[in-house]
Amino acid sequence: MNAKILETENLTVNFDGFTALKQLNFSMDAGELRVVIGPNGAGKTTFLDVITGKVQPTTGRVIFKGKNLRSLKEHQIARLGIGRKFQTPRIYLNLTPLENLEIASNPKKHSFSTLFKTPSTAEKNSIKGLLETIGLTAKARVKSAFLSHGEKQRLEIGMLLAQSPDLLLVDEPVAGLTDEETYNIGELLLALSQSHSILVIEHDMEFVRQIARKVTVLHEGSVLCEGNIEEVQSDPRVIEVYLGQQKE
Ligand SMILES: Nc1ncnc2c1ncn2[C@@H]1O[C@H](COP(=O)(O)OP(=O)(O)OP(=O)(O)O)[C@@H](O)[C@H]1O
Repeated sequence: MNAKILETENLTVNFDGFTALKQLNFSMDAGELRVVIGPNGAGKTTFLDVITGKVQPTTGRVIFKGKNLRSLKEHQIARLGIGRKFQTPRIYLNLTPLENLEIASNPKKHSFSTLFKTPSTAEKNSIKGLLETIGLTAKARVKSAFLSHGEKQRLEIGMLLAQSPDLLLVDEPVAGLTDEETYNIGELLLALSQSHSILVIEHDMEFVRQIARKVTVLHEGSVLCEGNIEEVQSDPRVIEVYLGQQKE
């Protein structure tokens, strides 16, 4: 039994001579909530891109649940159980949260006929549960275009959950959110971490302090250091490359 949900070995990504990831070694246990931070250009987004198959590694490998992901396509990796939440919510604005979740829960959602299928009782219950989890029960039947930015973010997290991924990748979930919405997203991720493996990329240090267990700091495509938030924040290398930069 492999207790690691995600590992990378000497992962390197070159873009036309520019090295975005450099011999990156990373590992994360099943059930862990991991936060990855790092200054602009550290390689955080490329890291997610290479895990999800959007970008292929130049050398090295990504191992998910013990399986090498090399040469798998994005949809195959998603089907293996990796769900990604992008920075900007990708929800259907003209549909309600309830309808968005129904579509996300339907494994045959791309088939035209199933778009009009009535959900079963079990599906309805699980969608009801999801709406409660993401705090949108009261707005279940409101057009999603009228949701706040934070509510849209929570809805998209709900849509990811509807696909029951083993690993959730969450890219800067609180960019542009109010303090209250940021706090709500933090509480949601903490609640989800009881039953999911979650990797969050984030810039907002207040938010990182709210949710962080173990933090990985990326710098110039490699791991600079890892530890709990206090260890990371007091590491002189981190202060120099990242936190020092923010204080200016
Ligand atoms: N397709 C690409 N072609 C060339 N260079 C790229 C490409 N994608 C990313 N890069 C470069 O790789 C480096 C790492 O970018 P990446 O977006 O992964 O960093 P990041 O840590 O997510 O930064 P930010 O916090 O600003 O989003 C940057 O210097 C970026 O310009």
